[in-house]
Amino acid sequence: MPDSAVRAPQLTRPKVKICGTTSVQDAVLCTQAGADALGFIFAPISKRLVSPDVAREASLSVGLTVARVGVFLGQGLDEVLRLAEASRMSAVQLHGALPAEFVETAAQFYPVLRVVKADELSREGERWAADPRVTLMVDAPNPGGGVPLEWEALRAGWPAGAWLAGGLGPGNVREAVHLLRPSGVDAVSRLEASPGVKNPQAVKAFIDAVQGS
Ligand SMILES: O=C(O)c1ccccc1N[C@@H]1O[C@H](COP(=O)(O)O)[C@@H](O)[C@H]1O
Repeated sequence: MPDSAVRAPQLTRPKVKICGTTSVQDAVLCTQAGADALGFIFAPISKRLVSPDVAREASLSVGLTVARVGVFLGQGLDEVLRLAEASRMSAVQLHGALPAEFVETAAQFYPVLRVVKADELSREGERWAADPRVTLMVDAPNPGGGVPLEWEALRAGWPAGAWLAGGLGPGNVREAVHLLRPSGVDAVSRLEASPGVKNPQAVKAFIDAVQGS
């Protein structure tokens, strides 16, 4: 099957989400570097865990055009909605095994970035393909670990509109974008000076690489 028959080509450059924001300073830095979205991680297991107060101040410091995405793993729906509202998020990113009703209800309050593993892509792609409130993102089984996925193996079943995460950085994002044409890319590990603290040069190089892809 010709490649073009598998999916509509991604004609515009992918959106860029920089995740793991833990300070107003880094939120402003990533925004000024050209990020389309910032991730604020509320998953308790994360070494990039941010408080709602800091996330709220950062959210209100980046202006109108940057999405602020609250990242959740292992938390109940009430906690997701409470934290997203308290921190003035504009979208929620949901990890983990969740019933469709959880995602459906969250999507009644916020646009949802639904994170799936590579082997869930086909099923979840079919489930949410017709719902504009839910965007799929493929990530590694252990998010935040800086481990790239097998991009070539993902090509055949890549759903139009899906985003890509997992081990992306300035040195490999162009190749990933060329192979999969994702609608968005998301990264954290390879853009840090230390967990939760951004490396400004790496952030700028990553965004430049995507914009030049
Ligand atoms: O980064 C974390 O600590 C984290 C914890 C819990 C859920 C998601 C987390 N990060 C997400 O992981 C990917 C990218 O990670 P990497 O670039 O491979 O290190 C991204 O979606 C983050 O939102």
